[in-house]
Amino acid sequence: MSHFSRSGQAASTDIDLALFGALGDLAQRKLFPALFQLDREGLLDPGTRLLGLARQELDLDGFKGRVEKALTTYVKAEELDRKALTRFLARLDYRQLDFTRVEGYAAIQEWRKAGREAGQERPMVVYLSVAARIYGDICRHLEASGSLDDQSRVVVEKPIGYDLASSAEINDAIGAVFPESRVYRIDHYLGKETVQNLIALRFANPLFGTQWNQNHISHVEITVAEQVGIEGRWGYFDDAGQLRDMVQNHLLQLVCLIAMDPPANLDADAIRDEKVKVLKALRPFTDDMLGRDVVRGQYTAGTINGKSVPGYLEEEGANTESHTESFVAMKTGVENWRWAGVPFYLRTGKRMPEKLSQIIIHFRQQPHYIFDPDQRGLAANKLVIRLQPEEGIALEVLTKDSGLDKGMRLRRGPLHLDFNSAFPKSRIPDAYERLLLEVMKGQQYLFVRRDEVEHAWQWCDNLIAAWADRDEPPRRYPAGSWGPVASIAMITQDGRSWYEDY
Ligand SMILES: NC(=O)C1=CN([C@@H]2O[C@H](COP(=O)(O)OP(=O)(O)OC[C@H]3O[C@@H](n4cnc5c(N)ncnc54)[C@H](OP(=O)(O)O)[C@@H]3O)[C@@H](O)[C@H]2O)C=CC1
Ligand SMILES: O=C1O[C@H](COP(=O)(O)O)[C@@H](O)[C@H](O)[C@H]1O
Repeated sequence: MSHFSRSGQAASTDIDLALFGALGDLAQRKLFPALFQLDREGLLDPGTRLLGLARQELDLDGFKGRVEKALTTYVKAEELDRKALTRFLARLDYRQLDFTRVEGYAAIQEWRKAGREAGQERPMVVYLSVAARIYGDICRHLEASGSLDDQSRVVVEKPIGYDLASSAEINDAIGAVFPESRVYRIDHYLGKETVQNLIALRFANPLFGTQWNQNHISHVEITVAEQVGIEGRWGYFDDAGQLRDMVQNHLLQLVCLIAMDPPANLDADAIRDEKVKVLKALRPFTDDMLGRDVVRGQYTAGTINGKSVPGYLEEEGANTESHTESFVAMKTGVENWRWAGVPFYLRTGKRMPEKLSQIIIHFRQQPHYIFDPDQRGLAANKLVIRLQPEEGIALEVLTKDSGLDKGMRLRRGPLHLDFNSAFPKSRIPDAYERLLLEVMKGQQYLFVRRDEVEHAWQWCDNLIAAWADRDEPPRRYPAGSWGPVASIAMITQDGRSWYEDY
């Protein structure tokens, strides 16, 4: 089923989930905790079974022990109730497998057969929590071993490839086995509650629907700041850099959701068609824009929360010559009627002072201003959409400052919707919970279609090629700062600044 359930009613989650890379970082830190939470919330069908696949030789008790340890580490103690844990662990099975060799794949068939013999016929979801370079091998071996049927779905992680060419090769290999309607490409930002709320905010509220264009919006700002550094992932990150790791996927998806035209309905392809139009309309970078509109940075040693942290080139496993960027800021635009002349300022970096992801929609000023000239700088509404750490939406409005002696002084204040305090009873689920649930239900609207990935790569490839021609080292910024000074200058040259209040 590809249709979004408007009522939120559950489609069936009765599936067999085969998880490749079940002992890896993502599986242990995110996927098992998310699956456990779904089970705890009563959202997993009683019949749903989970098969862990990895290289290590482990018996089932050993595997369950590893999963329990991961849950104890990554799920809040008060949420780890024993009854739910016992039920969850009972769903697990484990097989050792070298994913690149077809020989062992019969084990998956046997696991499926055992389910069928118990009278349980259900679709299989194959989750590839491994490096993308072996997605093709796994898909081929699954097919060759007869493990798949015409209901089987595959979930793949980002990044898909390193550039357009490598991504096309990987997508071809997946597509040779799974039709696009059964491929679920994860971008975990699409599973974040506030990101989904963008769709509700924009398309359910006439207030915003009428204002959402270049007549009313002066500029858009997106910041995705991370406090963490490379976290032992030097090998992967140094080949990628922040543009490939964060902009190609997460930030461009946010741009799409902000900039897209209203879809005709909430079907996956209606939404994805509109996102693709945005990606096609992104302004490409030309050489003369590089010095002015793009800043690459790399952190040096510094202090975060009073603790010293090493520079990028001193991280574990570092190559001291590396010019890979851990920060990027850019000014771009969406070249269409809705957004003509509206700059989109994006910045994302590692080792910043705090973890903070937010989108600011800056509305234009009134055409004629009648208040205190000294307060003119205040005079524009802003919509602040906070993705993390807390999720919420605030509309900055101007009101009269209260008090007899204030005259018609203006005061800026938020009309605030903090999801945690507005809806205190509802726990905000982790992005992976939402995404896993949608895969199980067979709903694709939160997943990235092949042409989205490829248009995003095309745009990034163009920038990467221009960088390569220039061959300039990234600018340095101390860990614990908001990036190179040049990234501040990039926006102030337009008479604007990065948003700081909330
Ligand atoms: N970790 C994260 O936060 C994020 C990860 N991702 C993506 O998720 C995917 C998984 O990442 P991550 O969990 O970090 O990676 P890991 O390397 O931690 O996990 C991969 C797992 O797969 C196993 N594996 C690899 N090759 C084989 C093979 N040939 N046969 C059997 N087992 C194999 C590894 O075993 P062994 O250890 O024995 O090699 C390891 O347990 C990647 O595509 C990554 O880009 C995306 C966003 C964030
Ligand atoms: O995909 C990735 O995302 C994380 C940041 O995710 P968040 O949900 O914590 O904002 C990033 O650290 C990692 O490098 C990247 O691969």
